[in-house]
Amino acid sequence: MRVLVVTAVAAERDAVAAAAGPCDEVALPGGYALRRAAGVPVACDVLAAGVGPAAAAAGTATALTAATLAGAPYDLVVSAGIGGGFSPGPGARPEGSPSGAPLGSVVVADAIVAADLGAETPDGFTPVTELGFGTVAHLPDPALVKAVAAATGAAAGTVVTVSTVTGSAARAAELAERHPGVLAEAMEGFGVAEAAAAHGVPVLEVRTISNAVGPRDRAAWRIGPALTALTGAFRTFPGALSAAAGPDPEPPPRSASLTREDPTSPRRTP
Ligand SMILES: O=C(O)c1cccc(C(=O)CC[C@H]2O[C@@H](n3cnc4c(=O)[nH]cnc43)[C@H](O)[C@@H]2O)c1
Repeated sequence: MRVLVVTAVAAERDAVAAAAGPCDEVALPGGYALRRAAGVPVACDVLAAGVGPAAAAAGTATALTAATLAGAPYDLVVSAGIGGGFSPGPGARPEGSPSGAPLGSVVVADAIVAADLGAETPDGFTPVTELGFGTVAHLPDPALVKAVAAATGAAAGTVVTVSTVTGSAARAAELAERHPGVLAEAMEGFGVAEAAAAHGVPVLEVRTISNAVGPRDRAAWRIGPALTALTGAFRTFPGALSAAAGPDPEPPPRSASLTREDPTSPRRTP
C-alpha cells in the first residue's frame, strides 16, 4: 500500500517521517521535496506543502500527479499535523461522539469540513453549497477512521479547515454551534481532501492537539508534545491500515472520499 502524508511545515513532516525510519529525499516538480521511507510494510511518502488549504491542495495535487505519471499511484492520502482542540461545550453534539480534544491528544477526522468557504449574509455565514456550487465537506472511509482511531487512541470527529486561526471565544463558540461534534481546527485538511478527491484517492486527516481553540494565548501552545504525539500516532499506522483491510485482501475503495450536500448535518448516515 502506498500512502502520501501531507503536512504544512517541515517540523510536522520530520515528526511523521521519524515514525517510518530513515528516508530518502525525492525532488518533485514545483520545487517540492518528498521524504520517502523505504523497506517498511506501508510505503510512506511525506510532503511539507505549506500552510493553508491552497498550499496544501497544490502540493498534494503535484505529488499525486507525479506518482500517477511514474506508474506508482498512491492508495491513500493523509493530511497530518498539529491543530487546535475544541473544549467540551454546552451545545448539542451527535450521540456517542467525544466531547472535546485536550492538549496532546490525537484526533482523526470523520468529516473534513471547510468552515469559512462561503459568504457572509445578513443572516450570517452561508456555505458555498447553499449558494449553489462547490463542496464544503469530505467524509473519509468510516472503516479507515475507526481502525486509525483504535490504533492511535484518537478521538474521531469533525475537523474544520480555516484560513484564519480562531482567536476568540466568540468565534470558537460560533464554529462549535455550526459544526456539532467538532473536535479540532487546522488549516490544510480540506485542501488535501479536495486534491485527493480530484484524483479518486481516499483521504484521512490526523491532528495532534497543540493548543486550545479560543482566545489567543501563544504562551499556552504545546507544540513539542504535539509533534511527539504525531510521531507516536504514525508508528501505529501500518497496523491500523492492515486492520482496516481486515481478512479480505481487497484494497480500500479508491473513491471513499464523499462530498457532502448538507453542510448543516456533518455526519454520514450509518
Ligand atoms: O498566532 C496565533 O495565534 C496562532 C494560533 C494557533 C496557530 C497558529 C499558527 O500559525 C499555526 C498554523 C499551523 O498549525 C496548524 N494549527 C495549529 N493550531 C491551530 C489552530 O488552533 N487553528 C488553526 N490551525 C492550527 C495549522 O494547520 C497550520 O498548519 C497561530
